[in-house]
Parts: sequence; structure tokens; C-alpha cells
Amino acid sequence: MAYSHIAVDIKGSVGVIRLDRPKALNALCAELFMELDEALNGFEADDAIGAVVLTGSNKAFAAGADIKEMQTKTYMDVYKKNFLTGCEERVDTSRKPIIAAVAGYALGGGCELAMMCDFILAADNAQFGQPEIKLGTIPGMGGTQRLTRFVGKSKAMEMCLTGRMMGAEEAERSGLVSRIVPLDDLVDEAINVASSIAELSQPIVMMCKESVKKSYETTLAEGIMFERRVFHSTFSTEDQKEGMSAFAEKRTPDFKNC
Ligand SMILES: CC(C)=CC(=O)SCCNC(=O)CCNC(=O)[C@H](O)C(C)(C)COP(=O)(O)OP(=O)(O)OC[C@H]1O[C@@H](n2cnc3c(N)ncnc32)[C@H](O)[C@@H]1OP(=O)(O)O
Repeated sequence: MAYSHIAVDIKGSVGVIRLDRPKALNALCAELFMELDEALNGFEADDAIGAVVLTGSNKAFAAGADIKEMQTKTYMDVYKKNFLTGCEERVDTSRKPIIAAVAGYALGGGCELAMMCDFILAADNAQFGQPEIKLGTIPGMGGTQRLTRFVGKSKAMEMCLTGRMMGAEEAERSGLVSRIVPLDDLVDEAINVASSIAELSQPIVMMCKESVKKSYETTLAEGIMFERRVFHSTFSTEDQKEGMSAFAEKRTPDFKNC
């Protein structure tokens, strides 16, 4: 498929998707969402891909949902079509790890899209925010829920109620991003990290991701039981035998993804 709002590349076993709508600071229009969905479906189905990097430009990861596309929509338009439902779902439900490499603005839907990824590497110029309140609306792609889980109620409430932006250092301090990387190194570093994950056993990586995600959706006791059962199930895989044998034999494991 030819894309007009994203650029797709493969680096070894890493799928790279770059949001590429520079004139609108990668504002997330309907077509961009469709293309993102299509590209992620392709990577999800491709056994040769072990992890995905999602990035934007140096100026903007994404400056939010497309305001110009939304401005004339009525309540009936958005309610009847269940606006924003499903368009970003593939990111949230992807079984392969997705790393957001965020430089510049990650605002509104851009911040929400980054938060749907498994973790965020931020360039030193990254700016995160949920400015929807200034547009007379509220976050609609999970911002009030995910931001609160990342940074806690007080900071999430302040950010959502004022619309102020948070720089990379504050985002790292608050637990929103895993690490800050110099702007020039951001995408290479994200690809390196993704490659190191892609070298591991794909099913075990999926199980690990599922287990961490569970912690957001359940009680501690249920989460620990879930983890224990998944941990037990890793012993049914050849890759667990290979990983532990390779350690004992002081060699690099050769995972077969089974
Ligand atoms: C998911 C839900 C429910 C909601 C949302 O996401 S609502 C959107 C939230 N985001 C915002 O409110 C941010 C809007 N953008 C800005 O405030 C500024 O663009 C900026 C601070 C990010 C950057 O300012 P700067 O002066 O550097 O650049 P601009 O001239 O303002 O923008 C360049 C170009 O991009 C267009 N643009 C930017 N953001 C969006 C957007 N979210 N939707 C549509 N278009 C956007 C901007 O209009 C301009 O294009 P034109 O020159 O053609 O007007």
C-alpha cells in the first residue's frame, strides 16, 4: 500500500513507522489513522518483525487529533459514528512491543498515542500535553485515564485542567517516559532498543508484555496470579529451555520463537 501520511521502513527485525504530515505537525486525521492501522496490521502479521518503533519528526511526534477535521462535527456525528473508537485500537492491542520515539510536540491525541505504546523514549526537546481543555473539549483517546496512571492524579489533573505542556525532564521525572535521548540519536536508539527486544523469543516477549499490561487493569493479587500462571506457561516453550541451557553452557541463546 502507498502511504501519504506515514512512512514505513524495516530495519532488520524492527518495523519503523514515521508519522509524516509535516505541514500539519503530524495532526492525526482519519486517513493517517487508517494508514497507521494498516501498517501495524502488516507488522503484526509478519513473523520476521519482532518489535515496532513509532516516531514523528524532530518538531512534532503529533500535535494532536486534527482540529480542523473535528471543528464542524456535531454531537450526532461523533456519537453515532463513535468517533475515535477503534482508530487507534491497533496500537493498544498490538501483541508486539511498540516503542514511541517522541521528539517535539506530543499533544492531545499525540500524547495519547505515545502513551498507548509500550514505552516512550523522549528526545530532549519533547513536549507533552493534553491541551484539549483550551479547545473547549477534553481528551478523547484515553488521556485522562492513561496520564493519571503514569504521573498520578495531581499532575494529570493539573495538565488536563490547564493544558500546560511538560518538558522531557519533567516527563522522565514523573514516569511518563522511560528515558531521555539526545534528539539526534533518538530514532537510532529506539531502533537499537527495539532490535535488542526483537532478538529475544517473540512468544515470551508477548507474554511479558501481556503480564505488565495486566497490572493496569486488575488488582495486585489477581495480577500476581496472572503473572504466575504465565510464568509457569513459559516452561512449556522450547525457548525457555534454550534460554536457560544457553546460560548454563555460557553461549548466546538461539531462540526459535516456539
Ligand atoms: C484526541 C482529541 C480528542 C483531541 C485532540 O487531540 S485536540 C488537539 C490537541 N492539540 C492542540 O491543541 C495543539 C494544536 N497546535 C498548537 O497549539 C500549535 O500548532 C503548536 C503549539 C503545536 C505549534 O505551534 P507553531 O506556531 O510552531 O505551529 P503552527 O503554525 O501553530 O502549526 C503549523 C501548522 O500545523 C497545523 N496544526 C497544528 N496542530 C494541529 C492540529 N492538532 N490539528 C490540525 N492542524 C494542526 C496548524 O494549523 C498549522 O497549519 P496552517 O499554517 O495551515 O494553519
